[in-house]
Amino acid sequence: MAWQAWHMAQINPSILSADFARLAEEARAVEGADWLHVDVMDNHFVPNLTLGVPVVESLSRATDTPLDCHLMIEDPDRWAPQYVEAGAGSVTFHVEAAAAPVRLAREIRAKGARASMALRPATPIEPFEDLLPELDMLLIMTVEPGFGGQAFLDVMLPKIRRTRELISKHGLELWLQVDGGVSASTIERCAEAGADVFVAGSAVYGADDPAEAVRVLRDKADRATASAAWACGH
Ligand SMILES: O=C(CO)[C@H](O)[C@H](O)COP(=O)(O)O
Repeated sequence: MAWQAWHMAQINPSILSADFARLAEEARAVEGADWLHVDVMDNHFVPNLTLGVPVVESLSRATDTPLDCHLMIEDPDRWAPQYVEAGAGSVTFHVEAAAAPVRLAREIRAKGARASMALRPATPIEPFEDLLPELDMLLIMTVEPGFGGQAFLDVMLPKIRRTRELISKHGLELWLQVDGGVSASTIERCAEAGADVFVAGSAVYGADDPAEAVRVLRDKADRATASAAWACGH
C-alpha cells in the first residue's frame, strides 16, 4: 500500500451546507481547506436545485481555495466544460448521466482541470475499471445525492476498499473521494477503507469554528490512514 506513504488527507468543505446569502464570506471561512466543494444540482438528476455557472465564476474570484465542482446534473457532456471555463480546478460528472465519459474526462483535462467521475451508491465500480486511467479522481457517494445532512451509508465501505485495491492494482495516482455523511465519527472508517479526499458539509459549516473543524477532520483521517498502513506492515 505505497499510496498511504505519500498521501495526506484532503478536506473539501461542501458549500451546500453554507449560507447561500453569504457565499463569499462562507468560502473564506474555510481557507486552509484543500478545495471548496461546490454542489451543482439541476432538479432533474437529483430532486434539488442549487447553483450554476455564474455563481461558480463569482466564487472563483472570491476565494483562493480551488473549486471542486460536483455536477449532479443531466447532460454533463454539455455543461462540464463550462464549469472549467468558469474557474473550477476539478470537475466531477456522474457516470450515470454522462453519454461519453471518456470523451468528457479528456475534454475536462484538455481544458486544464482535474477530471473526476462520481458513482451513486447503487452503481458498482467494477464495470468502470478500464476508465480509471482517464481520471484524476473517483467520487464514491456515501449518501444518495441531493441533500446535505444525511446519515453516512456504512454499506459503501466495501466499495471504497475495492476501489482502492483497483487503483493500487493499476498503479494509478488517482484520488479517491467520499461525499455524504462524512463527520468526525465516520471519517476514520472512510480513511481506513482507502479514501483520501473527504467532502464534509454539515460537519464543517454546522461547527462553531469551520476552519477548526477542517483541521480536526484532517487530523483524524491522517491518523486513521497511518494506522491502517501500520497494520498492513507498510
Ligand atoms: O453531494 C452532496 C449531497 O448530494 C453533499 O456534498 C453532501 O451531502 C455533503 O453534505 P453532508 O456532509 O452534510 O452530508
